[in-house]
Amino acid sequence: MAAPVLQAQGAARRFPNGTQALAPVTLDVGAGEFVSLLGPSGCGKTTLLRLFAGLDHPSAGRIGRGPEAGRLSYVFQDPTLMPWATVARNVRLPFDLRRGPGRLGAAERQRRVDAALKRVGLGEFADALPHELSGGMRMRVSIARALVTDPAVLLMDEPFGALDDITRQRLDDDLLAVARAQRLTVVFVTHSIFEAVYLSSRVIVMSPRPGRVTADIPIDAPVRDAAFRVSPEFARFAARLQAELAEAHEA
Ligand SMILES: Nc1ncnc2c1ncn2[C@@H]1O[C@H](COP(=O)(O)OP(=O)(O)OP(=O)(O)O)[C@@H](O)[C@H]1O
Repeated sequence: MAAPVLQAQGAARRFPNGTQALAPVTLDVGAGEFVSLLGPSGCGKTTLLRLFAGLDHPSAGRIGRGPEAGRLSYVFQDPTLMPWATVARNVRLPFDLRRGPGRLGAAERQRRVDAALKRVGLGEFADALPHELSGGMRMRVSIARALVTDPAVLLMDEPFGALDDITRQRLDDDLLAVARAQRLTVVFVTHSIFEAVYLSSRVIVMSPRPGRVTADIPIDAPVRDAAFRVSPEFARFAARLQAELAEAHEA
C-alpha cells in the first residue's frame, strides 16, 4: 500500500490549561480518500484537524505527512472573508501572501482565480462584495480560495454547518465533484451523520472528550446522488453510525 498522506501515531493534545482535548489517536489517511471525523461537540475534531494541518502540535505522539501534504489547504468553519474586498480579491489572497521566488505572474494568478471561481459556480460574482452574497455563496468563495493554490489535500472544519439543508446538500455535491475531478484527499469534520454518510469513503467515529477513535467505517457506495440519500443502503450506514456514536458516548 502507498504511504499515507496524513498519519497520526498516538497523537494526543493536552492544552496548557490542562484540558486533554485529544486522547492518543492513531489514524492513516491515504491518497484520494474522503475521510470524515464524526463526533459530539468538543470531542477534539478541530484539534485533530489542526494537528494534521500543522497549525498546532501534538503534546504526545507524532503527526506524519507525505509529500502531497506539502500542497494542503484548510477551510474554516466560517468563511472568514475580507469584507471590504471583492470576491476575486478574497480568492486571490493566498497568492498575495506568497512572496519571493516561485511567485506566479499576474496573468496566471488571474487565470487561476477565474478557474477556481468557476469551479464553485461563482464565475459571475468576481466583482461582488461578500455582504452581497448569501451564506452558501460566501462559503463557496472560501472553498474557491482553498482551491486556487491547486491543493492535493483539503482539510475542512465543518464548513457547511451554518447552512440550510438544501444549500448544504448542493455544496456537498459540488464538493464531491471537485474532490473527484482534482483527486483530492479530504479530511472533513462534521456533526452530521447524514453528511458523513453522503460524502465519505470512510468515517472515523470519535468518543466525547478526550477524543479517541472508536470506529473506522468504510462507506462502500459507488454512486452519491439524490437517490442514494433516500436509499435503504444509506439508511443502513446512518443507523450504523448512529449506533457507533451512541456506543462511543457510553464507553
Ligand atoms: N487552545 C485551547 N486551550 C484550551 N482548551 C482548548 C483549546 N482549544 C480547544 N480546547 C478545548 O478542547 C476540546 C476540544 O475542542 P475541539 O475544538 O477540537 O472540539 P470539536 O470536536 O472540534 O468541537 P465542535 O464540534 O464543537 O467544533 C474542547 O473542550 C475545547 O474547549
